[in-house]
Amino acid sequence: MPQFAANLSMLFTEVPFMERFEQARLAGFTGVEYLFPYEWPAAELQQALRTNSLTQVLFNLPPGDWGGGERGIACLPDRVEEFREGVLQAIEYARALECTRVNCLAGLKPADLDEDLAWQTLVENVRWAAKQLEAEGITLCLEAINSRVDMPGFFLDTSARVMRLLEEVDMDNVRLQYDLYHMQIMEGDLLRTVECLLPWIGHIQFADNPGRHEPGTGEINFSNVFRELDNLGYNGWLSAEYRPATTTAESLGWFQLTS
Ligand SMILES: O=C(O)[C@H](O)C(=O)CO
Ligand SMILES: [Mg+2]
Repeated sequence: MPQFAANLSMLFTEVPFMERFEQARLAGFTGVEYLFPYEWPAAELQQALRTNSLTQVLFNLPPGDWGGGERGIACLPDRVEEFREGVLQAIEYARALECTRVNCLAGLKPADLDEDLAWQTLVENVRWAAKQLEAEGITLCLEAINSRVDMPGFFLDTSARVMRLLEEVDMDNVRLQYDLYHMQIMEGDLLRTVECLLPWIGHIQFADNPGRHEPGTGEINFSNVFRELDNLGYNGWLSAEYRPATTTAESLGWFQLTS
């Protein structure tokens, strides 16, 4: 059975961020991820991981002005220098947190930005980042995010687009981050897609749809999905990246589907 991680940006938000590590451990998680580590000293995060015997599974590269609505800068030609600085900052944190996987958010493509120029910028940025990360033994994930509900304009919004990018970049440490929630919205056909793309999948996240709440609140058959991922031999992390419908404690019934 794959290992389960808690996304601390969405789960356990009933308590302050630094207290969520302990809550994750008490709930039975062995790994954690969250959007960004950069506002906390790496040593503090490292301590929280160690105290709770948790693995830092993933975090995102700096995304630009998140509060101002940016969702990554990797496809933006006028932000290449900032992108590279962000990669170096992420490496510092990944080293301290012993994290072997980071996610690159491609960004929202402005309507007036030429598609080919955005694509070329993304390819070159990903290649540059992957080279820096390769030397550290870190995998660079690229997530396809739905552009129908949550992020209109997100540049990588299907698994096919991420696969095209992976082919062009052609580096062993660049992988697809497959989020079952986003892909249910954009594509459906979850299990067949995972089966086809398994060798290129570096990380999986989940939430039910619609609503982005816990398994059992929507249309995805999670007992089949978890069982099938196991049958397919997926041995990576499965991260719970959902907004609890009520409280986090009440949302964790899906754990029973995994034993
Ligand atoms: O929203 C998601 O699915 C992500 O995984 C993320 O990290 C950025 O929003
Ligand atoms: Mg996700």
